[in-house]
Amino acid sequence: MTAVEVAYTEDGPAGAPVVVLSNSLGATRGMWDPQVPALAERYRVVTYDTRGHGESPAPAGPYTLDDLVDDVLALLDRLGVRQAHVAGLSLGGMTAMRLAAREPERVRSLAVLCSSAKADPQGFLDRAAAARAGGTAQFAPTVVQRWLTPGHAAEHPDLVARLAAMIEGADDEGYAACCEVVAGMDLRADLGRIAAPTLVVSGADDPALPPDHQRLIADGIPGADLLTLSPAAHLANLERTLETTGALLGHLDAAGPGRGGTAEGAR
Ligand SMILES: O=C(O)CC1=CCC(=O)O1
Repeated sequence: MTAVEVAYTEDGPAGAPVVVLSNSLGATRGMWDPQVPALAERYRVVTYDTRGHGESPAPAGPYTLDDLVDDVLALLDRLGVRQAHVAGLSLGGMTAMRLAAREPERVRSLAVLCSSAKADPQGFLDRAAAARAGGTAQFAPTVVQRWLTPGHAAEHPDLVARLAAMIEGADDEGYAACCEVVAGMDLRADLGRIAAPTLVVSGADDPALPPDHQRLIADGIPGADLLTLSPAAHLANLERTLETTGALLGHLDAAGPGRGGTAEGAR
């Protein structure tokens, strides 16, 4: 499938090293709001909505994980960025891992949060069918229950409402097609090919993709570091905001600026 022009936001100094942040299934680029201001003090931060989500186009499915990777590469090309730090949570982490394995020259460093190299497909296939039959709004409250620990959700009803609205706002077909990407994805053979310095972040209380998924990723990527945040459910970056931001900044700074320049001829 042809790459789509995803919706994106840029923050930070124009000439700074680029960090691309990729959202989870059902969320939008707004999920990175707690991280963006601090990262943008010294990085050019690019957040974008995965196709089918937020303000991005939602072409008819099926999609493949490589389609989602092609969308990121097309965005980097549009921005004239040859090499970027890439971070993603859950589906965003799957996109980031596949990008790092497929196009190592384009990835200065990799951060994978609350993701998986191989997820149990049935729940995602069921959710895809439900999204097509009755829309995403019907299960938004259930999904958000997995994104935050009960205590954090009780203390932040405004955040719960905002996250549910993100899921409800996703395109039903686009969301379903992304569920099927997760169901069909198997990155286990890719992990050993990833050469970028990698940080893996786990939510200790993540009921969606528990810590054993993150351990498998960290064990498979040469030299990867693993950080477990607690208490934290699936959207650990929203619950442990400062720790996530600090860990990302430490990781990016340690990886160094990489190669800038234009994307011309990089692919
Ligand atoms: O939506 C969920 O339940 C958890 C999830 C799996 C892949 C993803 O991006 O989110």
